[in-house]
Amino acid sequence: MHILWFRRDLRLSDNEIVALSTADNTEVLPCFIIDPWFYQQAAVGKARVRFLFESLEDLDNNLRARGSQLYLFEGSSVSVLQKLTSQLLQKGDRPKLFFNYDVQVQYGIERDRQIIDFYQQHNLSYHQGLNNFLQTAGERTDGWIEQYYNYVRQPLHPTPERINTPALKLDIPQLTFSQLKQKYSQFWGTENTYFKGGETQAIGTLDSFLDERFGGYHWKISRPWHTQQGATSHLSPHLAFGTISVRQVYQRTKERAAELADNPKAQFSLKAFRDRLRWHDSFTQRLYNHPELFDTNRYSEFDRYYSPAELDEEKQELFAAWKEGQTGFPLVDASMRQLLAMGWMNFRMRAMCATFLCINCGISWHHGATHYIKYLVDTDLAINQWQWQMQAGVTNPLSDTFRIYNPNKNLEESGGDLKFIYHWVPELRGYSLTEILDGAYLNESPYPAPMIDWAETRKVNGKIVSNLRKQVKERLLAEQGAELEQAAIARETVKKYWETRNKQYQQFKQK
Ligand SMILES: Cc1cc2nc3c(=O)[nH]c(=O)nc-3n(C[C@H](O)[C@H](O)[C@H](O)COP(=O)(O)OP(=O)(O)OC[C@H]3O[C@@H](n4cnc5c(N)ncnc54)[C@H](O)[C@@H]3O)c2cc1C
Repeated sequence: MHILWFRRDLRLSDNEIVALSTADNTEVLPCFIIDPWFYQQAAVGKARVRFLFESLEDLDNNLRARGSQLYLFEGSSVSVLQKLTSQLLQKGDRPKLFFNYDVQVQYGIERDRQIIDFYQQHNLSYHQGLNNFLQTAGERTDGWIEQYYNYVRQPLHPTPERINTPALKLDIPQLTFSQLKQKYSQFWGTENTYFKGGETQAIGTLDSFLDERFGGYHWKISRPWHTQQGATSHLSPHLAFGTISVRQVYQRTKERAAELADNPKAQFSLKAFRDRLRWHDSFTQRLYNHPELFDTNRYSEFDRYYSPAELDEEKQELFAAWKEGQTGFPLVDASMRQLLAMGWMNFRMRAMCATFLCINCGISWHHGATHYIKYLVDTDLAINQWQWQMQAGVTNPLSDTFRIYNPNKNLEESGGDLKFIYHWVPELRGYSLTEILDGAYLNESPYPAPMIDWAETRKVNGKIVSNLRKQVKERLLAEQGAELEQAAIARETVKKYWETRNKQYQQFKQK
């Protein structure tokens, strides 16, 4: 008997462990473990859990269409798998466990280690597959990019037509889907769901992006209203839960680009999109090699400035206003309200709200990252934590500058985004862009006045972060060690990306 343990790889297509465990009509027990520990965490967002449950239900439907089903167990993953394996052993079976690498921190790493230990102690086989591209041996090596492209260009793993799952009586706490809905009703009861989970939905989302929505991706990507309407793929929750693989998305995008070979705009947009798929796996690789980055500053010089310590009263007030979208900066507030309602923001708004919190409000990235984890449907610890460190100015210390977004300037430059403001900040409806920027609504509308002086906080706190970056740079240069090498590679990678991208943009404009 093969045990097929799903985690954040909730699909049947292009899934290594599905293809391997079901080959030759071997008996397979597909399962997912509802671990109550997880659902008690303060940072577990409702929209995200609902997305997960929908994905499980869709997976169960797709398995049933192939003569199988998803066993939903409940309990700690380690004890459920130990019990399951022991019961199969008692029945005279020697089960083999199939599970994909799931890039996690503490709890997940320890969970997988204990399960592997258990299998080794009982002399049983297990197979760990790749959910997306990952170098699993040692530190990330130089050839990462070539290996990534090798992987995403290889043929997809086949999807089984039939799956041989016998009816089994097991003495392990199990849930049906209706019990799951009842027991975890606080998650199912979520209103306003903008993203629906499941492999079927993921394929539909990719189809609609490539058929209708991707036009102008490269310039609409930073515009909050366009992106809310679907100018970017909206695949992030699907990639986070593995209801579709990066490789499937990459290959379908390449096919679409081939169909549109004589359309330079489409080529440029689709290339920009494919680059981001690579970033997804590249961030995963970083957390896999350095799980400590989840809550530790990349450079210890920042420890005295950025820490998860409790906020003082004044900062707590700023933090609460930021979370609720009440800062008095319309673009920040619209975005933060969008996060609470939709569980999603575009890249630029995530970055802008992050710098606003870390630099202008002087609040550590740890706090902001936890708020995002709670509310994003697409929470991906690998991307989220590193992006927060980046936006806080912690990373890439060899570069002399780091970006601090100016929310009002951003709004001014993209006049069309007024729709975004009116949608999420109805208090400002009826005011023109100039009136909003001039604060004509103050004393007339319930919308609050700016809670901080943006220019002053940028100057004061920006200087603190700049000085810390200088200290890191000086230390790295003095040490001349591996850290300097890594920082130099990071700087070169970013520089090269933007040079190539700008070159491609110029070529595309001339066509
Ligand atoms: C502070 C901060 C936190 C973030 N947290 C997350 C997170 O928890 N989960 C998450 O998926 N993305 C995160 N991002 C990256 C990015 O904002 C989202 O991936 C993107 O907005 C998702 O929308 P989309 O699927 O329509 O993206 P598209 O533009 O259609 O991109 C396609 C896919 O590429 C990947 N991708 C896109 N941008 C990036 C990026 N900058 N870095 C790495 N991968 C990228 C994502 O998987 C995305 O789904 C964060 C960005 C910032 C600045």
